[in-house]
Amino acid sequence: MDNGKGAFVTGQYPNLLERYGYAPEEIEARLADAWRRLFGDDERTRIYYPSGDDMGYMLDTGNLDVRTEGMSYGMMMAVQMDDKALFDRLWRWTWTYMHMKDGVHAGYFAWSCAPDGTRNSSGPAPDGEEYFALALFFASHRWGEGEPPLDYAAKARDILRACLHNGEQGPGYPMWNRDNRLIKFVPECAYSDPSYHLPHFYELFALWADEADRPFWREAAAASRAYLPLACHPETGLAPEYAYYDGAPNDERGYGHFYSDSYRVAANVGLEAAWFGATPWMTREAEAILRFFADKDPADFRRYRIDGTPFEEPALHPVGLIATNACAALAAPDSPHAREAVALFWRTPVREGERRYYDNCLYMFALLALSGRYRIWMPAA
Ligand SMILES: O[C@@H]1[C@@H](O)[C@H](O[C@@H]2CO[C@@H](O[C@@H]3CO[C@@H](O[C@@H]4CO[C@@H](O)[C@H](O)[C@H]4O)[C@H](O)[C@H]3O)[C@H](O)[C@H]2O)OC[C@H]1O
Repeated sequence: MDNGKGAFVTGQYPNLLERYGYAPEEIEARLADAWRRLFGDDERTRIYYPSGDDMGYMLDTGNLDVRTEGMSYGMMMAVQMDDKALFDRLWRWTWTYMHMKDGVHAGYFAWSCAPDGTRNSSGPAPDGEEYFALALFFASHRWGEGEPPLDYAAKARDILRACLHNGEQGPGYPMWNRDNRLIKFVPECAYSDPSYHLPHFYELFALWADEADRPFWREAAAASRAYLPLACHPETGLAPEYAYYDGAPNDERGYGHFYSDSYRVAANVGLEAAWFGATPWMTREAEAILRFFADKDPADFRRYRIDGTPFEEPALHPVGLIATNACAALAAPDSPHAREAVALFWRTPVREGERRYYDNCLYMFALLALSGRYRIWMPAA
């Protein structure tokens, strides 16, 4: 399906694991096993907790809070795995406790709550809103619309409307800079987080958001595709956690280096390649990341300057980094280091212990993407 501006939904998704020689039944078993470990009752690995009769939340086990990031990730995983009951539980929790109905951030979601639903902050984090919106569109296309708040597509459009128009008729701020079309780190700031840039999502928002906003989403996809090469180091491929609008690292708050947030850039490039094909820059970017990590011992992953200089500080989420590096292979499947990055991921189990939440989210996404199970769900014909 052509969206009129270049992105082409083929309905075909590469199963890179199979192409690299892993047996289909082992891939299916690995998916089922990871799903059970994250969403079942294994206390060592779980990141999902049911709550009451019809709700549930994803726990950031390292910070003991519930984040829009994790809730939206859980919903995206649930729709990909065709688990409507889980999706609805997560969305009801999100709607009940995180959605802000008034105030300067009306229409957005409080980025962090306690597991009992108490808000830790009344600020949003835009990566949550963009994942909520696409997960809700996919849910609508897979399962149809329900009664509010399960009127998925209507809710997705409401979220995207707030993201672009908050502040136009009163106090508030859009999540995208309306002039340069770049996503912001938080609505009230004037810089970005490279790992929030999801041009492959914006192509789909351009199909399904309010009609008047569709041109903006198309332009946002182009703007993000132009931004990422500015933010990623040309030799190492590494991106900082936060970056200015010209792509330069923003270290004002100590987030100007390659660390936890940044890992997602490789996963995003890999998924975009799986959905819409890789541009030459995406392939170069993936190759650079794969090359940079090819001689690094995962037991000694660190925080790095984007030029590759290591800090003393170890990586907080090494399993997550293994997972996102493996995803890069989707944009550069013939790169000399791609198979080994995927093999390392395949040898790595889901993470146990206190810090497992972020790693295991990235792990599940990698498994879905590498097995061709992370898909675009189009509206029923
Ligand atoms: O008043 C506002 C604050 O509300 C505003 O809060 C920021 C909201 O976004 C937060 O970013 C989320 C958390 O970090 C990222 O992922 C983490 C990566 O490291 C892992 O260890 C961790 O488990 C992950 O959750 C998420 O992608 C973001 O959604 C940010 O941390 C808050 O500071 O800040 C500006 C104030 O003016």
